[in-house]
Amino acid sequence: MKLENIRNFSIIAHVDHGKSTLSDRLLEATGTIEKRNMKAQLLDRLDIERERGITIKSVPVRMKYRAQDGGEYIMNLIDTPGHVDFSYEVSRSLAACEGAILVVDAAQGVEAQTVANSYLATDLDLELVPILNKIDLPSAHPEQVKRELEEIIGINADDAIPVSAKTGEGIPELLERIVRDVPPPSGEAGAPLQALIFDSVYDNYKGVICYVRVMNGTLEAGKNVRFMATGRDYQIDEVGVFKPDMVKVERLGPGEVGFICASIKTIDEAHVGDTITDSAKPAAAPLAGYKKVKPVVFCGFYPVEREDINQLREALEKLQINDSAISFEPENSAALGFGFRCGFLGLLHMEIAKERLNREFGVDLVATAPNVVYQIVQTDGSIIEAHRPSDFPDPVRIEEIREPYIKLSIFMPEQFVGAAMQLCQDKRGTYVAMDYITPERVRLTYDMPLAEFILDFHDRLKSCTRGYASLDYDHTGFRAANLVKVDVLLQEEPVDAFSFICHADQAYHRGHAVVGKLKELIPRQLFEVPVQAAVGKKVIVRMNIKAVRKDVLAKCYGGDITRKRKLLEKQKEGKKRMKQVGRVSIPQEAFLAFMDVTKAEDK
Ligand SMILES: Nc1nc2c(ncn2[C@@H]2O[C@H](COP(=O)(O)OP(=O)(O)OP(=O)(O)O)[C@@H](O)[C@H]2O)c(=O)[nH]1
Repeated sequence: MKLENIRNFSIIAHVDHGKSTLSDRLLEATGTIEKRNMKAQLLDRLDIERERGITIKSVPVRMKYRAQDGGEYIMNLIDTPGHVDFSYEVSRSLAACEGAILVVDAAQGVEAQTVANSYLATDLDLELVPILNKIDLPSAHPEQVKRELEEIIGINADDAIPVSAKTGEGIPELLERIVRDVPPPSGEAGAPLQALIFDSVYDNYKGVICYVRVMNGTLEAGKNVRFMATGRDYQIDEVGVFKPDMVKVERLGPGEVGFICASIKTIDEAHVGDTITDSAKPAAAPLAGYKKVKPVVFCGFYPVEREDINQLREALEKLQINDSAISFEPENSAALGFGFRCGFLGLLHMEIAKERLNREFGVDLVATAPNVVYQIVQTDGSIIEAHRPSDFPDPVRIEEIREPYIKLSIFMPEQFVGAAMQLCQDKRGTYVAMDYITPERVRLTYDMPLAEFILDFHDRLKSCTRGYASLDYDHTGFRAANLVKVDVLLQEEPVDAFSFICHADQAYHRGHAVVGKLKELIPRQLFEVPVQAAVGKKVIVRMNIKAVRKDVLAKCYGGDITRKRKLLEKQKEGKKRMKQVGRVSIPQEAFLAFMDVTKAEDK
């Protein structure tokens, strides 16, 4: 296939603006999928994607299109996710393309991810083809949305195509526009091989399957290739393309998108972003890879049944192959047994991983409350990273604690600005700016600690703006803050799973909530159990779980007072002894409820 007849593009949009529906229409219009085999959102492969109506993994697909100029074109479409947690998937897919269709819902207008994703695309020098979707809706106001595109994103939206991904209106124009506006790839078949790995999945039979975009040279079965990051060589078993099912082809030339299998066993051998080259004639340098994503939210995953720990490990290993942004390492909790500390890109990412582990791998698990990574400067000048409260050193050795910050942009109708500002203040946010996108819509910018954001910011924003706000954020590094570790003690013994980190001003409030909840949930014992919250050695909250008292006087009919007193004294002695040896058993619900308490603070 000649390079002039190839178009590689992606579709970018804010969540729910209609990317997946638009991809379905393109597949239909190009005859890639026959109408009778079509099911909605064909490219959303995972069950969770269909149910939640969101795209998580990018799926590439190859289409054939005969244009009005008579030429036959190969179009490689790479669908991308819209949620902010998955923006790393977006930039990977974009690196394999020359153009991007920017979908904007003509009824809703430009939203936070419309802006963020357009910037990702323009940073990579992609040609943007703007379209106004959902023009079948009576509430669509395409002219105003065009103005928003011009003012906020700064692109010329005069010829933005009005489309309805639902009815198919405007799809023929869009296909022609892709041929006209998206530049064909460049590259040379004779040059040393350079192919970019933009994604990978694990298959039980074939091992790791790498999704690739060939920049120069050709890939074919039997060829010996080198993965430049690891320096390891493999022989290619199979090359193919996505139609959207995987179909074997003889070779992939420059500009083409497809997959290769080479009996690769683990994901560590095939980094996403790595360059594949010819072992015999290697390229001088690898292609620019992606920026490595770093997990920012951590939580513990523990199997509900302790003996399922190996099953959980295997499931995590497989999931990581499919989603390399997840990290995990073993950890041990006195309360929950053996488990794993896992790192994610955000809360949605964490929830999805938990659900996939359960559905795809059948693992039942308990997740501990999520927390962010803290940087701790110790008195000796050294800096450590704490991924969990138990990584915190003794307070006397701490010079300074730094927490991660984000810059948050919120798009919303003007009437909700007051409520949103109040929420940002409550969440320790610092006001940065407010600008009007249109006379009715506003963009609000705040700096905010990530820890506050991950708790429940999104839910609360949704409820205080009745679902009309959209948001996006960028990590802006670490800042020192007056943070403390709050320990929870049962019978004067700290229980690791209950420790948490918070701002010093909130320590009493949150400590009180947790201790109160535990007091309710832990069943009474034969002896009195103090429940305390402490910062370092200082106890800030104390409540007692009263003992169940056996009525030792029940059998004592009559008798004088000294006899009764003696019995009571004896009981007291017994309890004292019991208190030293007795252990408080903590019911599982207490752990789960604890997570809710740390979430539902300050309401
Ligand atoms: N009326 C109308 N509804 C549409 C149109 N395009 C998409 N929708 C609906 O809008 C909703 C969201 O569409 P999706 O295609 O799932 O959106 P998406 O952008 O892929 O969403 P994510 O995968 O979560 O990023 C669905 O309920 C679609 O049926 C359109 O042209 N007209």
